[in-house]
Amino acid sequence: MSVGVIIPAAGRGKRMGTKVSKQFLPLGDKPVLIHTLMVFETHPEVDEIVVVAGAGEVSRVEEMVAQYGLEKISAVATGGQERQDSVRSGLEHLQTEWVLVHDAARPFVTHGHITELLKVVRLHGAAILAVPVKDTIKQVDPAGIVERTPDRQSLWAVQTPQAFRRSLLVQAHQRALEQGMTGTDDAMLVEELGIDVRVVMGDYQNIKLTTPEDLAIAEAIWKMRGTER
Ligand SMILES: Nc1ccn([C@@H]2O[C@H](COP(=O)(O)OP(=O)(O)OP(=O)(O)O)[C@@H](O)[C@H]2O)c(=O)n1
Ligand SMILES: C[C@](O)(CO)[C@H](O)COP(=O)(O)O
Repeated sequence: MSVGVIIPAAGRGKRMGTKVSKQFLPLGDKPVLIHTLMVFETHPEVDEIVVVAGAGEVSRVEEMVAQYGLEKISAVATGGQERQDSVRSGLEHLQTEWVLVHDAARPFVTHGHITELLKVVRLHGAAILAVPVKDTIKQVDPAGIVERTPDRQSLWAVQTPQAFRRSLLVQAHQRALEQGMTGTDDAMLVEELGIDVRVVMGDYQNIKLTTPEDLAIAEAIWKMRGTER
């Protein structure tokens, strides 16, 4: 059954603080976005990819796709104000049975994790990559006072790809739109439907480039991986 991927790449990268949006910054020998796209382009189970670009950046992304010969990319859609809007826009361009949503700003996802996620989503309908948190996490009130310390054993740092049966993801986004609900990931919207979302062990290298120090970390990971990109 067909597998499609939505790559939200329409953010401004405000926390990165660079003039160039972070997905277009160079990482080793090519832009961050191309690293990310090539992982899915080369995965044998991925049939189709939709990239979601910022308004005014669609033709730039189309040119990059052509330059690197990325044949699985069926459309470059226009993103929206929030990440959720961009994912919804991408979803309108995909009719595959299964849909993976993966941040353009996460160039280090591996084929192995994508394969494992696909196995689990085919059994359960919704699955995400995540890793156990390493730090103690505290809930803090607006005055900066600790309210509670959740048990660290139950806390996971969520990553992407997040994988869903397409019909489920469409339903989740439609309901969120109707209810005016904005989630920071797609799984949140599916959880709101009362659907169990399975967690698949990810990789601490699958970082999201977000703030400036992440660029140095990304260069180190890129160098560490050597030829196995
Ligand atoms: N309106 C948006 C916002 C984000 N994204 C994408 O969603 C992914 C994760 O979002 P984030 O890391 O928050 O990216 P930005 O929104 O660009 O970062 P910032 O919040 O610092 O501006 C990124 O690949 C980003 O390009 C998107 O497609 N559309
Ligand atoms: C989807 C995500 O990458 C899971 O950790 C994260 O929620 C994206 O958050 P952002 O603020 O849009 O980067």
